Amino acid sequence: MAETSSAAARPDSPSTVPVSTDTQALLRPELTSPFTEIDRAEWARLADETPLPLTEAELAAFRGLGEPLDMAEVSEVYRPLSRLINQYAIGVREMHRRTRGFLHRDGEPQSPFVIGIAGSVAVGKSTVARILRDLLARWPETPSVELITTDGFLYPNAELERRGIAHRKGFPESYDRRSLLRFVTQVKAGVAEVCAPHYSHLVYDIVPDEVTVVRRPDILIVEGLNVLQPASMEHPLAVSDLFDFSVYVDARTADIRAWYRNRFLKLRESAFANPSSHFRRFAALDDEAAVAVADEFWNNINEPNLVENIRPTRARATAVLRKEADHRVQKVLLRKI
Ligand SMILES: Nc1ncnc2c1ncn2[C@@H]1O[C@H](COP(=O)(O)OP(=O)(O)O)[C@@H](O)[C@H]1O
Ligand SMILES: CC(C)(COP(=O)(O)O)[C@@H](O)C(=O)NCCC(=O)O
Repeated sequence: MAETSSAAARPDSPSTVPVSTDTQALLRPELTSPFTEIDRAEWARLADETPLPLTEAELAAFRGLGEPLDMAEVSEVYRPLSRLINQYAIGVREMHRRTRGFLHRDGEPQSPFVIGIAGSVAVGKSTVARILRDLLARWPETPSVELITTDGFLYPNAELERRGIAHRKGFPESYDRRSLLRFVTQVKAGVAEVCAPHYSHLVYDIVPDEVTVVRRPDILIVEGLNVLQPASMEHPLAVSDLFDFSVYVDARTADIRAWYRNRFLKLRESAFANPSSHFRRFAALDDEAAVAVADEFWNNINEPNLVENIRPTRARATAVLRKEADHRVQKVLLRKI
């Protein structure tokens, strides 16, 4: 006859057994974390012997507004990262080749290696994405690297208004996730030309007649706030399911808030001063008034999105780059293999 006694009736049931020393050892954070932590000095030593033939002008082209990116940062942080991703790309390509051989489909097109880059508004994702695009294209196995940003898949402002979510630009529901998924699926399937819509920060909307065309790259980088969101009942396949490698750009909330504020002050003198800018009304604000507007955007949109949607996806990344207040990466967290 089956035993029916409850757990409470059994003094040796799993919930009442004292934690043994062995089990306690298993609960140590370094054993339970999915990441291996590598500090900057150790990470920098992993840089390959390969030269870094970057010019000052190229470096300037990577730099986002307000980011003090220098040669040391590229060399010590991004060079080892590009080498590691290169190793992943070679490994995945070999695995695909073997799979095609197994299926007797050797003639089928090579699928690109897809990288996701996630993180908050103003954390510096675009800079990381531009550096990686350049450095990865220097490896002989992957000369063609394309970069797209997910803002092109935001619903146009009129559609956001129709849905009543105009104040939630950047939140997961403000994107046409099916179109983004279709786009990456087509690139992965080797379709000759795939078009991504274009978003303009200047006009703060999708530009109807402009597209980014992606033509069978070796590597596709997909950069955006929410690219690491997991699948859900409503969206059973997420774009993150198609990534071969992903990077989460991380920093303290207080630091990112300060970066956002400083960038807003700088944009006031540059982009906002353009008569076509959606934000031109902010160009004439004095510092105090501009900071108040930036803080309002930050407090009502960008910080809630970071806390509720973006940061919870950090643990899903292959690598986390942890930036300090001076924008420098001081720690790299790498997913344990
Ligand atoms: N209102 C704006 N006008 C012009 N450019 C902007 C504006 N807001 C952001 N940008 C630029 O858009 C790019 C993406 O910004 P963002 O989404 O905050 O990502 P990140 O700072 O992580 O790269 C950055 O290069 C930034 O300088
Ligand atoms: C366009 C963005 C949603 C970022 O899109 P992404 O390419 O990361 O998907 C963001 O940069 C933005 O403009 N957010 C609106 C709130 C604000 O301007 O601060």
